[in-house]
Amino acid sequence: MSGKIAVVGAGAWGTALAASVVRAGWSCLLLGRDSETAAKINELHRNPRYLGEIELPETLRMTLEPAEALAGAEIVLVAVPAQTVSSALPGLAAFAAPGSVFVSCAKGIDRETGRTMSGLMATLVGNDRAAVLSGPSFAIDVAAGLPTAVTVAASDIKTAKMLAESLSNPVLRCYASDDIPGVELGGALKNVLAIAAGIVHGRQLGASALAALTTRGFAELRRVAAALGGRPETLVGLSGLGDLILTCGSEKSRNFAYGAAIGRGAPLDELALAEGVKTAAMAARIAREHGVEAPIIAAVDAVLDGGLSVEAAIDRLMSRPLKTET
Ligand SMILES: NC(=O)C1=CN([C@@H]2O[C@H](COP(=O)(O)OP(=O)(O)OC[C@H]3O[C@@H](n4cnc5c(N)ncnc54)[C@H](OP(=O)(O)O)[C@@H]3O)[C@@H](O)[C@H]2O)C=CC1
Ligand SMILES: O=C(CO)COP(=O)(O)O
Repeated sequence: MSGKIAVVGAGAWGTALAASVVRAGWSCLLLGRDSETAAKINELHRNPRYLGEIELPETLRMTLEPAEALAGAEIVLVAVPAQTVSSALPGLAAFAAPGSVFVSCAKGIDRETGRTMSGLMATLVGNDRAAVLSGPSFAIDVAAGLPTAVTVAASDIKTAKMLAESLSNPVLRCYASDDIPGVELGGALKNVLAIAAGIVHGRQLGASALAALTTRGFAELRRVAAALGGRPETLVGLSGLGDLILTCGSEKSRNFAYGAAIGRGAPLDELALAEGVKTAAMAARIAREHGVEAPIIAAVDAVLDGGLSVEAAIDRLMSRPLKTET
């Protein structure tokens, strides 16, 4: 590949994606806001604040200047936390090259507006230039060049295929989809369920309980995403089931780790970004508004809100009326 890709957000995911697109042969400018991180990336080829000692490609550069990052970029990967996308984006759109595609790589639902990430992008650059990348992919794995597969969605399948071809490399396999809601809601909702799984793990409720929670959580993820237009076949793919399996089974997931800390009764203040904390209330509200049964999501929301203890949540989930499974 030749040409330029800009990556917005020099945290764990933005840096990993930038390293990945350089491996795919693109020139890449990473846009961040911290000069110390920029110096480490540009001079030492590392981002110790977010990715430890992982070595980054020497040609990867970071800048603090939006105009420099976005000038001439055909693709803009947006990898800042979901709740900051609405404030970060408007200042960038003006610098974007005409026809460039904005790809949300964040997993969440905007709390201010209730919009999805692609929805926020579409308001600025139009539907045909808004896309989503999501799937089971720990930044640390992608940065280290371990084999990974994700889904890239755009409303036009031709754009999705162009992105999948552009972003794939020998260690990152991108599948194309034209189901934007299915792909992005899978990524947003699994974070809420990863917190629930972490609580089960931290409270030492056992492997059987973890399997039950993950499976019944998946049923909720499918119902809530379907209510917003996500297709069932997408939700059993990488960005739905795939990411749920990854993050409901590993303390490498910050959402799982956050839940585990709640389960153990440990302090939460110092923990890294757990997007599901912000998504839980939105997901519970969407379920209520669409009349979708989502007891696990509602329980996570109530526990995070402080209105329900973990014990009471477990009792509530276990004493629900019996029903047929499907
Ligand atoms: N980490 C992962 O494994 C994966 C993460 N994601 C998703 O990617 C998104 C970003 O996560 P991740 O990179 O891990 O988060 P990190 O906490 O590692 O990094 C967040 C980055 O965003 C920057 N940032 C924060 N607020 C703003 C703002 N208002 N304007 C501009 N930049 C801002 C931070 O800047 P500063 O350093 O200056 O504070 C930092 O560089 C999330 O939605 C997450 O769900 C998706 C797949 C994998
Ligand atoms: O989304 C991720 C992997 O696909 C990262 O998960 P966490 O945000 O829970 O760390």
